[in-house]
Amino acid sequence: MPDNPIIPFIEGDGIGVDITPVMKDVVDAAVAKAYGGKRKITWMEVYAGEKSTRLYGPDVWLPEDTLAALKEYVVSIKGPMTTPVGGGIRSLNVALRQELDLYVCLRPVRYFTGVPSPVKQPELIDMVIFRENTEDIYAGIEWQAESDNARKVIKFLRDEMGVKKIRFPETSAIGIKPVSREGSERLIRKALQYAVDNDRKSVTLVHKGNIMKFTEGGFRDFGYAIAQNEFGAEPIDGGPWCKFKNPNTGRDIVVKDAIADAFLQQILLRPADYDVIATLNLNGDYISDALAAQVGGIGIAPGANISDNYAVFEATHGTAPKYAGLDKVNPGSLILSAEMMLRHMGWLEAADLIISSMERAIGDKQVTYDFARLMDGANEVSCSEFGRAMIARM
Ligand SMILES: NC(=O)C1=CN([C@@H]2O[C@H](COP(=O)(O)OP(=O)(O)OC[C@H]3O[C@@H](n4cnc5c(N)ncnc54)[C@H](OP(=O)(O)O)[C@@H]3O)[C@@H](O)[C@H]2O)C=CC1
Ligand SMILES: O=C(O)CCC(=O)C(=O)O
Ligand SMILES: [Mg+2]
Repeated sequence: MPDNPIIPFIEGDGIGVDITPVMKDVVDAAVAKAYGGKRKITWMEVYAGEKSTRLYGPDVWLPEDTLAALKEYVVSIKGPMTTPVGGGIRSLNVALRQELDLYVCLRPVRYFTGVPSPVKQPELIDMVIFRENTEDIYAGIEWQAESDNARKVIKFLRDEMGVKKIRFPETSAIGIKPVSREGSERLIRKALQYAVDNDRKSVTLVHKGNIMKFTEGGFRDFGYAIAQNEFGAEPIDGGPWCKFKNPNTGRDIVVKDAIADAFLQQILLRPADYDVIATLNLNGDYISDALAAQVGGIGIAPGANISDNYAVFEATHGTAPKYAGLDKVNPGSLILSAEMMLRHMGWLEAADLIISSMERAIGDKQVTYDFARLMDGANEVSCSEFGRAMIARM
């Protein structure tokens, strides 16, 4: 990583216009404070989503220029982008992950002292979600109800595959859920390696494999196999749970699994039992917002999309359209995504400054509306004021 990298950013739709400039200011301040001018980021705006259609033309949502820049500069950051429900364009966020093969969606969930939480002991929550980011029902292979294509697929399923269980064949939409061994293994391998590198206690494979036996159940089985074949895990009490010694620390890492519905209640009732999580795309989407709520909401939940070559950092939340342009929302999620980016770049001092200044701003109760409405004695500040409150505390 050079001392003066060029980092492409996508501003994002909706509240992107509010949070992205604040994120850049906070990062610039942290880098300046940490390195006294020796290191500096040059930000390069690239376009996707609604802003791209204004610049490149009405149908150009994800220009080739943008994909080329994200590849050329390797590390980048993005704001949220809108996806219409029902019809219209398919998710640009998902398209970006597929185009760059960003197969790990990494979403750490930890508690910051002072953040209002709906649970009694939010400090027990310290989980790192590895969400498979390129396949599953998110692959976007589906056909609208009553369309010729849906009818064709249903006919094929009934006539050639012996499928008798489509309850309403005349009016069913059809979606396909591809889950591969390669896709599952590469994601679970990263989760296991993360547990080794970061001295974590366990990796839980979260799935709905009792119902979707070959897709979600397959994910679980691929996970246990890779733990045993590549990390030397041995079954505990006959399996399927297993464990292996962390070669760096000598401590045990337990590999276990949980069925997704039960898992969603366990994370509320017994969060300390869970550590690193490896899961499929849709489960990971649900789990990351549910867990974020337990530590203060998606306004403060960061994330990264990572491949073997590239990394695109992004907030967990969406475009929150009702708040767009109001300078109101919490920029914390994108700022903490940038903190992950700095850590990924090895700029640890600047990353540490972001964490400490956010802790101080929250500790001083200088918080945006989402925290203020749940916090006694809070001073509600705007999105940009929160950024300034952080910078003043670096
Ligand atoms: N990666 C991405 O780019 C993502 C894009 N999206 C897209 O975003 C659009 C809107 O989705 P929607 O389901 O409304 O979800 P959003 O995440 O945009 O917003 C849901 C609610 O979460 C809260 N929230 C979100 N962001 C913040 C923030 N920064 N600070 C404080 N509170 C926040 C608000 O709660 P409250 O109302 O209680 O204040 C908001 O109404 C959709 O088109 C969706 O597809 C969604 C998720 C990820
Ligand atoms: O792409 C979208 O619009 C939604 C994506 C999403 O919810 C997520 O990445 O968590
Ligand atoms: Mg989501």
